[in-house]
This record gives sequence, structure tokens and C-alpha cells, in this order.
Amino acid sequence: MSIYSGPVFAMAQEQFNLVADYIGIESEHRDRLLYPKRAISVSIPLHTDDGQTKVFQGYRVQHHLTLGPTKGGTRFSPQLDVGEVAALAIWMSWKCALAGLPYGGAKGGVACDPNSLSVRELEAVSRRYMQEMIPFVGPNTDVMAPDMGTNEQVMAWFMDTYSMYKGHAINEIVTGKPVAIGGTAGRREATGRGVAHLVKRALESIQLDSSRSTAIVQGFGNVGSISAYILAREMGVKIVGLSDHTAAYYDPAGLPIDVIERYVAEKRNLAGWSNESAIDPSELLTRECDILIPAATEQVITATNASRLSCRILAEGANGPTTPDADAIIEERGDIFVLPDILCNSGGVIVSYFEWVQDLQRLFWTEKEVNDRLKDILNVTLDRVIRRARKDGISHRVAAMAIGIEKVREGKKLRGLFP
Ligand SMILES: NC(=O)C1=CN([C@@H]2O[C@H](COP(=O)(O)OP(=O)(O)OC[C@H]3O[C@@H](n4cnc5c(N)ncnc54)[C@H](OP(=O)(O)O)[C@@H]3O)[C@@H](O)[C@H]2O)C=CC1
Ligand SMILES: O=C(O)CCC(=O)C(=O)O
Repeated sequence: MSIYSGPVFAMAQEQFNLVADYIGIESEHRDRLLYPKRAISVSIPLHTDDGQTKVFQGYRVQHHLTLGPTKGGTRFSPQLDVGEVAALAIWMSWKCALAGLPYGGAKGGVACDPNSLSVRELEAVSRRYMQEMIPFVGPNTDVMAPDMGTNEQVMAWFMDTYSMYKGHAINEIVTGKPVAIGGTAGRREATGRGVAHLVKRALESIQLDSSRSTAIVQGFGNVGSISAYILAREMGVKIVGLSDHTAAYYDPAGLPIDVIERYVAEKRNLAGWSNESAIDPSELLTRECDILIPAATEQVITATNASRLSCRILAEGANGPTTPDADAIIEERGDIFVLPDILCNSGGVIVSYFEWVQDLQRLFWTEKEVNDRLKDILNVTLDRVIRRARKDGISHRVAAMAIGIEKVREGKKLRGLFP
């Protein structure tokens, strides 16, 4: 009986089996490739500001160590469980392999609502989480990064906690940290920059002019907001729809992205920004646009809404936004250019890899170098995915996952892990 359960893990498993059927992975090798190397579960006690003691559950799942250390973000979110973390770790493995990074996948997090914690409480939870993980992570074992609900400051607390234990500064223990303590130029923007670059390539491919295109972005955190800013400011795309977990807005004439940026900087989220363009959040994804960017959470495009999507490009900024049932509907429709998650949001981990390399070498690059190298990797990877999909008549998702899974399988074979 596995400890991994729940809809997100079931989805990662279903996707894997579809691809395993296509590339002919023997049934006795499937569990070896799919099930994580290890899962760590910890209790995180917190003395709250109002004098109570609360205990949160924290997890880290390391999928495989075949190609190098494991790598992946840390999520602070109320409903987090080990099944979701495992699915996210598995997706990290295919993502890193697809991009040619020398990593296995990992993911971790704490089942807590970061918005309800004071800064002192958030720091205490972050430090205790890292402290509990010290025996299981390291620059050559497992390197953490931000994900939903965490940010550069949380990474700085992680780095400090680990470094205090070791007795000297170990910058390379986490990526996505502030530049002043060994972070890289460009990491904060990297995921959104990658999404925007791939959208540009997709627009070229279907011959749509970016300055005549419209976009809807679900989620206005790190990935969603930066994707929207770059699309609007550098590519002239009109942002017609936006949401976070408090509100959703749609206006075919375009939303004033600069005004919204200032509003969110002050109020922290989108609630109350406008009455005229407010819509029911459940309608956002099916409103008309050229580019749809889910950049919040998993399983938002399902069999219920997939046939009603009204976009030309689906750019998956989030991990796992589209269920396999919805994939089948989208493939049958054949009118949407899909940038699957493990490709579309890989800019984050690619620049995390650059940060780790720079930290290990104590030699730092300019932002231009970072962005140029990021684009090079994304271009090569996208071309590879498109070629494979065309050659075998398969979807972009299956092509991307197949390339990633084949690399991990090859690594395991060469290291003698299969008979
Ligand atoms: N950060 C990174 O580098 C990478 C992130 N990703 C993935 O991108 C996605 C977003 O991550 P990130 O931007 O870092 O996270 P953030 O925590 O920075 O932002 C998440 C955003 O999603 C919003 N949100 C949460 N739930 C919903 C919902 N049900 N409907 C609409 N909006 C919602 C949040 O709203 P509110 O603020 O109101 O809570 C917030 O605006 C995740 O799937 C993550 O795994 C993938 C690759 C790299
Ligand atoms: O930057 C990283 O190491 C990981 C980012 C991440 O969590 C993701 O790609 O889902």
C-alpha cells in the first residue's frame, strides 16, 4: 500500500502510464521510474503571536537521484499533502530531464496558509522546516527553491538556517534567494520570462501578431504577474483577463496592467479593484482570448470546461493545470497550441540551475547572460518537442514527457538499475 494518494498523484500516475504505453516501458520497470526515492514528513511546531502552540505538517519528496541532486520548489499551502508533493516532485524530474539539467525532481512544502501568518510566524515556520530537513538536503543531495506561497525571503531564511548549522555560508543550498546573498540576476522573473518567450514562439508558429493578441492569466503571483507584465510591456499583448484567489476580472478592451500592479502592491491582492470588469472566477478560463495562461494551481482545466476553452494557445505556467480527460478533449479539438507545463514553466528551474552553478563557482553572470542562455535552452527544447510530436503524431505534452522520461530511464539503465 503506497503512502501516495489523492487526485494530483493519480493524475501524475495516469500521465506517466499513458507515456509509458507510448514508449513501451515494460510493466516491471514502471514502478521503479514512477515511485519516489524517498519522502520525508515532519511536524513543525509554532508558538503563535497570540500565545497558542500549533503544529503544521511539512514534507519533502525526492523522486530520483540518478542524474544528480534533486531539485524543486517549496510550497506553503493549506491543503498540501504528501500525494500532491509527490506528483509535483515527479513532474520536476521530467521537467529537468527535458531541459537537460543534471537533476532529479523534488518538491516540498508545509500545509499552512502563509497569508494568515505574521512575518515572525512565517520566519519561524520556514526556519523550523529547513532545520528538520537538514539531514536530508545539501548542495549535492537536494536543492530547494520557491514555489506557491514562498519567495526570496523564505529562501534567505532557509539558507541562513542551513548555514548556521554548518558554520559557514552555503549559498548553493537553495536557489531563488536574494541576489545580495548569492542569488542570480533574473531568477525572480525567470518562470514568467520563460512563459512569455515560449508564447512568442507559439504565436510565430500559428502566425499571430503579438501586438494584436489578447491574454487571460489565472493567478497573479510570481509566475502569473511576471508573465502578464512581459507579455503586455515587451510584446504588446493586450491583457483582457486576470485573477487571483480573491477576484477575477475580464474586459475585452484590455485591463490597465500598470494600475493593477500598483493596486496589488498596496492591497496585496486583486479583491475590490473594479466592479465593472469583475466576473465569476469560474468563467475566467473559458472567456475569449488568444493566449490562456493558468498560473495558479493544479486541475483547473478539466473535462467540464475543456470543450469551452476559447483560446488559440494554452501556456501552462502552473504545474498540472490540465487533467488527462481535458487533454484528450483538447487533442480531439486540435485547434489549441499547447505549451505543456514541464516545458512552459521550466524557465524557473533552468535559471535556478544557473544560480546553483554560479554559487558553486563563486562567479556571477550578468542578467543578459542569464536571459540569453535561458532562451537558448527553451528554443532547443521547444524545437525538440515540436519535432517529436510531429514525427509520431502525438500531443506536445506526450512528446515533452516522453523525452524527459526516456532520459531518466536511460540514466537508470546505464547505472545498472534495471536488470
Ligand atoms: N515560482 C516559480 O518559479 C515556479 C512556479 N511554478 C508553478 O506556478 C504556479 C504559481 O506559482 P507562483 O506564482 O510561484 O505562486 P505564488 O504564490 O507567487 O502565486 C500564486 C497565485 O495564484 C493565486 N491563486 C491561488 N489559488 C487560486 C485559484 N484557485 N484561482 C485563482 N488564483 C489562485 C494566488 O492568489 P492569492 O495571492 O490571492 O492567494 C496567487 O496570485 C504553481 O503551480 C507553481 O507550482 C512553476 C514553475 C516555477
Ligand atoms: O527553481 C526550482 O528549482 C524549482 C522551481 C519549481 O518548483 C518548479 O519548476 O515547479
